[in-house]
Amino acid sequence: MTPWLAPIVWEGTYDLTVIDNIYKQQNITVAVTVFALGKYVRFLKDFLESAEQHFMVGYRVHYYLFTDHPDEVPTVTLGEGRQLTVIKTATSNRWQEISLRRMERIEKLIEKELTDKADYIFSLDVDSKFHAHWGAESLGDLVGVLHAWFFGTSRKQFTYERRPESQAFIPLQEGDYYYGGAVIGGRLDKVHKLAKTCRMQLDVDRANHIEAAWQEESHLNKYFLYNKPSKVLSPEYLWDDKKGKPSYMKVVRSSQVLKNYADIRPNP
Ligand SMILES: CC(=O)N[C@H]1[C@@H](OP(=O)(O)OP(=O)(O)OC[C@H]2O[C@@H](n3ccc(=O)[nH]c3=O)[C@H](O)[C@@H]2O)O[C@H](CO)[C@H](O)[C@@H]1O
Ligand SMILES: [Mn+2]
Repeated sequence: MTPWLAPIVWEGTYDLTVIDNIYKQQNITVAVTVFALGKYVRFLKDFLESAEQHFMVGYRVHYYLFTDHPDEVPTVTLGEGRQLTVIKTATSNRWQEISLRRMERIEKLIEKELTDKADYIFSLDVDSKFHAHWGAESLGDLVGVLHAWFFGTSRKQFTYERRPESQAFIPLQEGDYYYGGAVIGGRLDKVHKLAKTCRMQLDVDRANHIEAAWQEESHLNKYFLYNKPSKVLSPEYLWDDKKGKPSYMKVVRSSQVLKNYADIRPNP
């Protein structure tokens, strides 16, 4: 558990049968936002195919895919009750901008589209691949993931934004965990508030000509400091294979795809 008594989800800490009985009765729909702009469309096939095998299997899932290359979206056979909507989206010549703009697009999608259409939402990085079960145990009001690189390290090593001029600023003596920007989840209203707040803070930073160290991930960490997640996913939910497989990792449910940044990003 976290110090505020939110569960940290690890293999062996939950009974999936009990959990499925809760959520199956509620007949829920899970929305997933995924962004594939520029060369990141190449990650889509593996992302979608592996999600179909492992992500929320047995539940209604609706992928909302933002891309500037609708023609290059691969045809992936989706399971029963699962669908995909492509949203044509302008790209940017800066990867930082592409990544951080996700907040306002999630905010607007929830406002314009999702009310009455989904119960929960996950925002997931497209450069990731599922390897094992990721199910209803991950659902909660507001859900974050522990970043693989900072799990078990001390607070002073967390790469929070440290300049007080930024809205994402976190002082050295504060902060619970370092959360990854690649997985955000929860109930629609909770994620809407998160996305809207981060978008507004990003706007203030932009007006002040400052960009947080890790863009929207820095703002997310600031948000979670004052709005604690109700459930925290262990690094099983977004591992980095470059770290090998330490003994505390009983299962790798999803991991980042190894990539050559110079090759795929629009700018250094
Ligand atoms: C594991 C993890 O927590 N990763 C976070 C980290 O770096 P990452 O290295 O994981 O960032 P990234 O390059 O994967 O970009 C984040 C996401 O933006 C999208 N994208 C990005 C560039 C592009 O040209 N086209 C495109 O579609 C795509 O969905 C990608 O998954 O920091 C970023 C912000 O700086 C985000 O918070 C990422 O979620
Ligand atoms: Mn990524």
